[in-house]
Amino acid sequence: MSMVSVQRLSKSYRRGPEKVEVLHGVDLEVPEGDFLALMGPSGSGKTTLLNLIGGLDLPSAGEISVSGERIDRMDGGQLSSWRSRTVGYIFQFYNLMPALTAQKNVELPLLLTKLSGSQRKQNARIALELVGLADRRAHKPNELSGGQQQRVAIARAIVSDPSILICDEPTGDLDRQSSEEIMGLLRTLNRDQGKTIVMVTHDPRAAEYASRTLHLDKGTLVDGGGVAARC
Ligand SMILES: Nc1ncnc2c1ncn2[C@@H]1O[C@H](COP(=O)(O)OP(=O)(O)OP(=O)(O)O)[C@@H](O)[C@H]1O
Repeated sequence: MSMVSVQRLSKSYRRGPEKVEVLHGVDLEVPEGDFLALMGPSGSGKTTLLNLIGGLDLPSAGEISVSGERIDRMDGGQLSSWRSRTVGYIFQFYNLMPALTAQKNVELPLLLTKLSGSQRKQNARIALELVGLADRRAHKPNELSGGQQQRVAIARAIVSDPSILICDEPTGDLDRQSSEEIMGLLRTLNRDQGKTIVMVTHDPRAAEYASRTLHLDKGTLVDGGGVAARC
C-alpha cells in the first residue's frame, strides 16, 4: 500500500506581481515502510515538496494522499487534526521549547489528545527511552548536546505514534558522529517500528541510511517518482 501518493503536484508562490513556479507536476509514490531520501540543489523545491506531503502547506494544483487521506482537499482545521494524528516532524534546528525539560517537550504534542496527564507522562518516558535519553529527562535543551537535542525532537515526533516521519535536514546542524547516531536511530525507527520516512538531505552519508534516493532539480523529480526508481 502507498503511504504517500502524489499526482501532478504543482506549487507556485506569488511575490508581488511575479509568480514563482517551484514544483512542476511532480508524481511520487512512497510505499508503506519506505525510507526515502530527497536530494537536489539548493532551491530545487525539496522543502516545498516535503511540506506539502506533511500537510504544512497546500498545493497550487495536483493531488496528495497520505495514509489513505486526500490532504489537498482538507481545510485548515481538518489538516491540523490530520497532522497531529498522522505525521511526526523533525527539523534541522530541533525547535524545542527552551524553558521546558526534555520530558515536557516530548509531552507537548500529547496536550492536543484526550490522554490523561499520567498517560502523557508515561508515553513521553517510553519515547525518551526509545531514543536512549531516559537519563536526560529532566534536562533542558541548553543542557543537552546538539545530537541529544535532536534525539529529544525525534522522541517528540514519535510520541503520538505517527505513521510517517517527515525530516528536513535532520543532521544539517550536527557533527559527523552525532549525524551517524541520528541516522542510525531513524533507520531503527524505520526497520523496527515500521515508520515510513521521507527525508530531505544535502548529505550523501545521511542518504545512505535511506532505502532509496530521489533527486529534485528545478521542481521536477529527475529520476521519476515511481518505486522502481531505486538508487
Ligand atoms: N513562501 C515562499 N514565497 C516565495 N518563494 C518561495 C517561498 N518558499 C520557497 N520559495 C522559493 O521556492 C524555491 C524552492 O524552495 P525550497 O525551500 O523548497 O528549496 P530547497 O530545495 O529545499 O532548497 P535548500 O536546499 O536551499 O533548502 C526557492 O526558489 C524559494 O525561493
